[in-house]
Amino acid sequence: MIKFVNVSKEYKNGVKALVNINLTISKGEFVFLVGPSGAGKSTLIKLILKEEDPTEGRIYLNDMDITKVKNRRIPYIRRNVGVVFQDFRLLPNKTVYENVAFAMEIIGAHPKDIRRNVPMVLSMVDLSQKAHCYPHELSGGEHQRVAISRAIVNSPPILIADEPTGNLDPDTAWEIMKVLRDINRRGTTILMATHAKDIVDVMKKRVIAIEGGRIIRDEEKGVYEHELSNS
Ligand SMILES: Nc1ncnc2c1ncn2[C@@H]1O[C@H](COP(=O)(O)OP(=O)(O)OP(=O)(O)O)[C@@H](O)[C@H]1O
Repeated sequence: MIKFVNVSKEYKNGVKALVNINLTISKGEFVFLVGPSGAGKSTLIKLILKEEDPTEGRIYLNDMDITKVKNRRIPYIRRNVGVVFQDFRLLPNKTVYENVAFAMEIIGAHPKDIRRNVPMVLSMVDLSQKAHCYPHELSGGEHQRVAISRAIVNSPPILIADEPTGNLDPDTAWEIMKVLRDINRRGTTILMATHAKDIVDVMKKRVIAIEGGRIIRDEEKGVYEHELSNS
């Protein structure tokens, strides 16, 4: 589903953000990506989204080698990968419904499918009542639920979340985690970068830890940090 083979990324300023990453994430997995600030988590995500290109190595999405594809944000990636960010990134002048519908419009979806799918995903995240609200009328948790709806409305097999709970209070963060867990149970592969130790430790999912651009740990039912949990 997602495969990195000997992937390295050196930025133009000489920073080696990722060093020889080998990684396979299979269909249906829920994977936490952890590591200190500057470890390379966002860089790894940017490579999957093709917002950056690797300096060395190959990246495969399903069986497609995306390292070979030239243009950025290619439609293939848009169809296969949904993304959720810490800062939500909703369009302020569009309603909740319009924000989600927009994600379908840009891939050229049929209006009939838009009218069917948007209410369906809004109901999944319990936001049907807020469909006609604007982003400034929403709480942080509601913002993030809209962003998640937008990310999954085209039914991508992969959902990437870059610190999706970073701006939320603990209760709201757990609400969002329940939504992500439900989406994963319906078959979507999830890769989530996070600093939320409590969430990682409770969820008992696969944990990939990176530090200094290298994978230092990859465990099924892992924890955030061994050093702390053992002390
Ligand atoms: N566009 C860029 N140009 C040059 N260096 C960069 C660029 N983006 C990131 N870096 C550097 O690459 C390294 C990895 O950064 P990255 O953002 O991937 O870390 P991170 O693990 O996501 O950190 P955080 O948890 O703080 O978000 C850092 O040293 C960072 O300064």
